[in-house]
Amino acid sequence: MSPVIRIGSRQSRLAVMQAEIVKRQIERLHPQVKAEIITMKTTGDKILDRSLETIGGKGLFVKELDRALLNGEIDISVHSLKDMPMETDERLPILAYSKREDPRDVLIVRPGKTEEEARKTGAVIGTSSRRRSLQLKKLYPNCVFHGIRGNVQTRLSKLEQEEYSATVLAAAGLHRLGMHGIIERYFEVDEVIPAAGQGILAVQGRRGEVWPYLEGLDDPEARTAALAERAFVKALDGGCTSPVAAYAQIKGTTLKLRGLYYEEGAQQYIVDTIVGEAEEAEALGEYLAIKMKEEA
Ligand SMILES: NCc1[nH]cc(CCC(=O)O)c1CC(=O)O
Repeated sequence: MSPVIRIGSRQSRLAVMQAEIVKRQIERLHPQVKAEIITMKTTGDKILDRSLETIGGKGLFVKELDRALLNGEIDISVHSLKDMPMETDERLPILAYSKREDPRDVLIVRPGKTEEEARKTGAVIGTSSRRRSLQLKKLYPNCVFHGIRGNVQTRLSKLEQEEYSATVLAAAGLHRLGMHGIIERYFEVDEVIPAAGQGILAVQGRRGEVWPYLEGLDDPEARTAALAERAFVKALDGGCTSPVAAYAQIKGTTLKLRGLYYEEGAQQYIVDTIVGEAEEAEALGEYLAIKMKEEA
């Protein structure tokens, strides 16, 4: 008898591609196992005319899948780690972190345009992420920033139909969709610090269940980076609407974490870096957050 693993995913093309990456890995590592993908629409996918902050934040992308896990309708769920709230349901731990895709943000310009045209005075860059717009203002001081929501496909069609000259997306998503070709520019990780977890997939499951088919799936380097970045964000605020960014690089046993913290009072952000033992990933994240709050 070959066990069938049910993988829950959001319905967007990117989400399904990501679930398929995990499905293929499981089937390659454990050839006796069959995996099937079950998709569902989440509240975050249904409401597109309001900003995420006003409708309840990142949790809206995981709530329905969490419920399906708890009900036993699915066995695991796959999420972009960057879309997962810092506080996850205690009964539903992250069991594995995928090897990290390119963590950088990228610029996509209106078809037929160049970066030069897209950055002209008054040009509109579409992004709903304050993490992105705050950092991009330094690179494109003459542009204005307007919100744009929806999945990757929706945003790209808005770019063609509406008055945006460019938009900014995660390289990881575009790479997974095979859309390298539309990328106009990659921002280095210190030009635009990525969101915590960007480029990493999280495999979530029920606490206490042992899943032999998940063996070999976890990437220790991605896990370590994820722990440092998410500990930083968690220690910075409970509020979750302030812009934050965190990116950890691991070399051997050393971890370097760069964090961005926005001071609501001063209306500006600060960036700082910490270097330490990779084994201490979470403590380093917390320490950097405390240090930056004191500096602010
Ligand atoms: N918020 C949507 C989202 N969540 C994860 C990714 C990209 C994939 C990843 O970061 O792993 C994207 C699209 C984007 O920001 O361009």
